[in-house]
Amino acid sequence: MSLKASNLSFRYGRGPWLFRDVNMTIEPGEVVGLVGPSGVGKTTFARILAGYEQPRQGSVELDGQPLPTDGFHPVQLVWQHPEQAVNPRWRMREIVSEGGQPDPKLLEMLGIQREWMNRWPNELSGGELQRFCVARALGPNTKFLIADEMTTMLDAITQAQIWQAALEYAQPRNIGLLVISHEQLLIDRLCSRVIHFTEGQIEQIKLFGG
Ligand SMILES: Nc1ncnc2c1ncn2[C@@H]1O[C@H](COP(=O)(O)OP(=O)(O)OP(=O)(O)O)[C@@H](O)[C@H]1O
Repeated sequence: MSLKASNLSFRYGRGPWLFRDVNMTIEPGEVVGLVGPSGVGKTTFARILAGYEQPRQGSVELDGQPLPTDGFHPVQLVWQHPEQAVNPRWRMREIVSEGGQPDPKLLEMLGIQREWMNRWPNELSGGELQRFCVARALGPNTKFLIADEMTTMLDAITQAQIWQAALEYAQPRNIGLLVISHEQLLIDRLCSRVIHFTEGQIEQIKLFGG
C-alpha cells in the first residue's frame, strides 16, 4: 500500500511553477522527512498528497490506485494551525470522530482527558487541540499521515509527547509518515530518509542507517 507521487507539477493560477515533475514514493510504515526553504512549496505538495489540491500535471496513487475523491481520505494531513482545522461549532467529541471512532488507547497515549470531549474548540489550548487533530488524523482507515510543522508551535514536552504517541501508534499499524519540518533535530531523530525540496524539484534523497 505505497503512496506514490508521479511527475507532479503545480503552480497557483498563472504564477510560476512551484515544482515540476516531482516523483516520490513512501512505503507503509516508513517515516520520511521533507525539508526545504520557506516558500518552496512543501505545504502545497502536502495538500496535493492529501487531496486538498489537484496537481496541474501528474498523479498521486495509493497502492497503484487513484486517491478517492469522496469519503474518508486515507492520506491525512495535520498542519500547524489546529484552530483552523476544526469546525468551531462542533464539540470535541464530534470533531475527533469525524473519520470514525478513535481508538481509546490512542486518546490516552495523546493525553486527551475525558472531560475535554464536551468542550468547544475555543475552550482548549493550542496543544490540547492539536492532540485532537492528531487523534482524528490517525483514524481507523488512515494509511499515511502527513505532519506539516505539526508540533512547531508547541513547547518541547508537548511536542515530545505528541510525537511519541503518533509514532507508537502508527508504526505497528504500518501507517507511513511524512514529516515536514524546519527543525533538523526532529527530522534526524524521527526519519529514516529525508527528501530535500529545493527550487522546483526534489533535489536529493539522503538515506540514514540503510
Ligand atoms: N492559495 C495560494 N495562492 C497563490 N499562491 C499561494 C497560495 N498558497 C501558497 N502560495 C504561494 O506558494 C508558495 C509556496 O507556499 P507553501 O506554503 O507551499 O511553501 P512551504 O515550502 O510550505 O513554505 P513554509 O516552509 O514557509 O511553510 C509561496 O510563495 C506562497 O506564497
